[in-house]
Amino acid sequence: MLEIKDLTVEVGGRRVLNNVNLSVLPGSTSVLFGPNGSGKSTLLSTIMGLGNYKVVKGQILFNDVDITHMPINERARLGIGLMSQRPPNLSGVNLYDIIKVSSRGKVDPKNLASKLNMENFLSRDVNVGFSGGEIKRSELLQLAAQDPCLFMLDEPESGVDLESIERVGTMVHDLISGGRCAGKREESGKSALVITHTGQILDYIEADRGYVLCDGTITCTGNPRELLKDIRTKGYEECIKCRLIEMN
Ligand SMILES: Nc1ncnc2c1ncn2[C@@H]1O[C@H](COP(=O)(O)OP(=O)(O)OP(=O)(O)O)[C@@H](O)[C@H]1O
Repeated sequence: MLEIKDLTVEVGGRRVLNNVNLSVLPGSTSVLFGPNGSGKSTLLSTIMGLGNYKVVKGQILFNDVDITHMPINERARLGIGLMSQRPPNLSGVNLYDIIKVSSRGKVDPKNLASKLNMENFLSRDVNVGFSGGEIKRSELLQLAAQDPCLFMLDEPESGVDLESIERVGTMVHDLISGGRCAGKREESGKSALVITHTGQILDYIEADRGYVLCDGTITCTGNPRELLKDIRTKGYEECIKCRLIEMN
């Protein structure tokens, strides 16, 4: 479904990603780990096509289509969706309307919002004055309304309180595992690329492959739960060793 080949990206004139190779197969979930500032959000933003991210080398393929330089709206139309870590405030656009528009009128905003206890936020402008956890839930509602084929989730559990985490995790699980993708890949299930520091979201989703990004480079791949265990017990250093072992 998604294939990243030798991707090198600059942000603000600084090289942030170096020769990144990564793939997410149809119907599967990949997890991205890595220390603060290693380039995880940059990778997701570049795949989505957000501004300021300059691809200086490499390719992004989505269902065999080269989307490397495609505008963001076309990527969304192809079925790519992002739950961003720091989305903008949308003054003048309320949550009800954005859910209606994102779902092309197919979703009842009240019904959807009730799943994350967000009914009282529907009349408010998107993200304006929302707390960190409220922004996460609002972003997830918008993504659920869009219902993409590839769900990119940037730390979906961070800042979410312990009671809401159950709701968020359940919704993420249902979104990824439910239904089929529209379009020419109808036979394929939905896929996800998820960033997590704590791994809490792994209690709710089945993850197939994990990647560790250190200083803009993929240093390790493997079973996500085992990678998380190694990171917890030995730190990210171990991942760099892992790459050296693979290279020798
Ligand atoms: N517009 C920008 N101008 C300059 N540097 C930037 C810009 N955007 C991102 N960076 C830098 O790129 C690096 C990677 O940032 P990114 O947000 O991708 O990291 P991350 O791995 O997602 O970190 P975290 O785990 O803290 O969320 C950071 O050092 C950041 O300061």
